[in-house]
Amino acid sequence: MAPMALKGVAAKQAPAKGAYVTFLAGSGDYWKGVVGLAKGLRAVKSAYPLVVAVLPDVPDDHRRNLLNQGCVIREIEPIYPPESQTQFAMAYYVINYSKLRIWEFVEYEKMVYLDADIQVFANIDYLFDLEKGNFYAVMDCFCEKTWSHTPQYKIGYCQQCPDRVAWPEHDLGMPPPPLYFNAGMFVHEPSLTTAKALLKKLVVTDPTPFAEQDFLNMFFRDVYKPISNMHNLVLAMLWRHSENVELGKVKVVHYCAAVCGPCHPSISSMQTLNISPEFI
Ligand SMILES: O=c1ccn([C@@H]2O[C@H](COP(=O)(O)OP(=O)(O)O[C@H]3O[C@H](CO)[C@H](O)[C@H](O)[C@H]3O)[C@@H](O)[C@H]2O)c(=O)[nH]1
Ligand SMILES: O[C@H]1[C@H](O)[C@@H](O)[C@H](O)[C@@H](O)[C@H]1O
Repeated sequence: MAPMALKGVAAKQAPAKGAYVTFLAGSGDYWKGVVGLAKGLRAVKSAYPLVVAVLPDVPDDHRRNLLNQGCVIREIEPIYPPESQTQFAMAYYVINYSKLRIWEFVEYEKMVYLDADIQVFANIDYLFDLEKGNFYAVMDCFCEKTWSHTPQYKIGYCQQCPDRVAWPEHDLGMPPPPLYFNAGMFVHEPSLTTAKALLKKLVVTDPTPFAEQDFLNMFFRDVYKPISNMHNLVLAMLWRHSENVELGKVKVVHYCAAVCGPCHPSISSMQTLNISPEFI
């Protein structure tokens, strides 16, 4: 893979303690999700700003709408795998490699990344106080059809309930896969050194179906610390592992579920699920 050169963004002053960050590409409806996120963070009285990492193809009027919501707009350069290799990643996820640019935001010490199809229902500012040096995110579920390309799905193994169908270590001759997080929400520390290392590694890594999510899982494997699923409740957890969900404690919901037809559904699933209007 040949990502574009890293644009050094040196922090001129001491970095601010933290900010939320999301990623926006294209002229579709995802900007509405960012508006919802900005309103959600305001509603829960977050003390930190929301930075939007935008690709050049985000239209001016969408950017204006986000500025009007108090967002900080940061344009980033796209990161594309070579066309000859994009078939290895799911087509609609290829653009998400550009998310890696948020490690360049060194004007902040720590950031909480949230996808635009996420909504925050309670204050999570305490995540900025987590111990440094780790990568924090919520463990994913392997039970949905989006996982059908994986051995986990074919075997019926899910890290959410590792005893339901045990990993056939003996038959396969390999241990269960390492813990795997959903990359729709995570806590990271921007650093130009890490940003460079990410791009360097990406150049020698073939794209895979879940694109940057697979890549980040591989890159941060040794420093990954799972946090409670109340910080990124992937909807499928409700019907696949309801025993692992304490609904009353959920603070952040991730509307990434195929509940409304053939299109990639995230924003429309927020609408279909009738998320209360003050949050959209
Ligand atoms: O056209 C697009 C596509 C994506 N996005 C941004 O990228 C995020 C991730 O895309 P999806 O919401 O479509 O991804 P999912 O939530 O379905 O999938 C999960 O897997 C992906 C694999 O690439 C990412 O890791 C993503 O963060 C993770 O939640 C969006 O929320 C949005 O912030 C856009 O702005 N425009
Ligand atoms: O488990 C999730 C879920 O299936 C999402 O729909 C998919 O987009 C994610 O990347 C995956 O990790």
